[in-house]
Amino acid sequence: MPAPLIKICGISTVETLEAAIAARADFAGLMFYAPSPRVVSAEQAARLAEQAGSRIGRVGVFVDPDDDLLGDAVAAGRLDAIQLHRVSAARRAEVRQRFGLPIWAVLEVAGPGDLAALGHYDSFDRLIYDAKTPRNALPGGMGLSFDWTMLRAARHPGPWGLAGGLSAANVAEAVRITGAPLLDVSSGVETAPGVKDVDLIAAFCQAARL
Ligand SMILES: O=C(O)c1ccccc1NCC(=O)[C@H](O)[C@H](O)COP(=O)(O)O
Repeated sequence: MPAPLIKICGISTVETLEAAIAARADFAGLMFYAPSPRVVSAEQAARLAEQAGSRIGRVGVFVDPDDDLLGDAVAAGRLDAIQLHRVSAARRAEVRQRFGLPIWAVLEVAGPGDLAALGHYDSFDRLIYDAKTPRNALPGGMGLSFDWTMLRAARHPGPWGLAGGLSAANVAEAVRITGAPLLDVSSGVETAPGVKDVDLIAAFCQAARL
């Protein structure tokens, strides 16, 4: 099995961006959702994109965004992909058409019933399975996980990835159970919400490739 791709989500500083690159992460997630403690401004995104150059892919993370936000973020962060939370298939298709970038869709999972919709899932280029969060909480970045064994029987409708509650301590087990081709982590490499840690980033990337 090839080593999984790794996305470190919610990068907001040059120091942690460099840590992700040094650890050979494949993608840095840039958060464009104001309520998130990881949100970046267009100016920060531009600075991070300038620093990164072509050394790491950049995925913009959005919750039900409008076209103005998407346009500003795509340009400032020189994004390679757009991750959409809580967006319909029709809107995903529209965003893909308008911006010409790969769309990463997020399927929120709490129980087996959430996987029943898989057969009808379309208009995406990668599907991220993430843990469903409580009502009124952020739709991601909460350190919550779901029962990974549910994915064993899943018929993935395309390229996919696993998110939700991953850390250096459990990522090898997550890969063993699911065979995930991409791993997405945020709070598991932080010391506090929004505060990424260079050592935790390195440890996560190392553990993910064991
Ligand atoms: O991380 C956030 O603050 C966030 C806010 C709103 C929507 C999505 C968000 N994160 C999306 C991600 O891709 C996270 O990496 C994913 O939810 C996993 O987070 P965690 O469980 O903390 O590793």
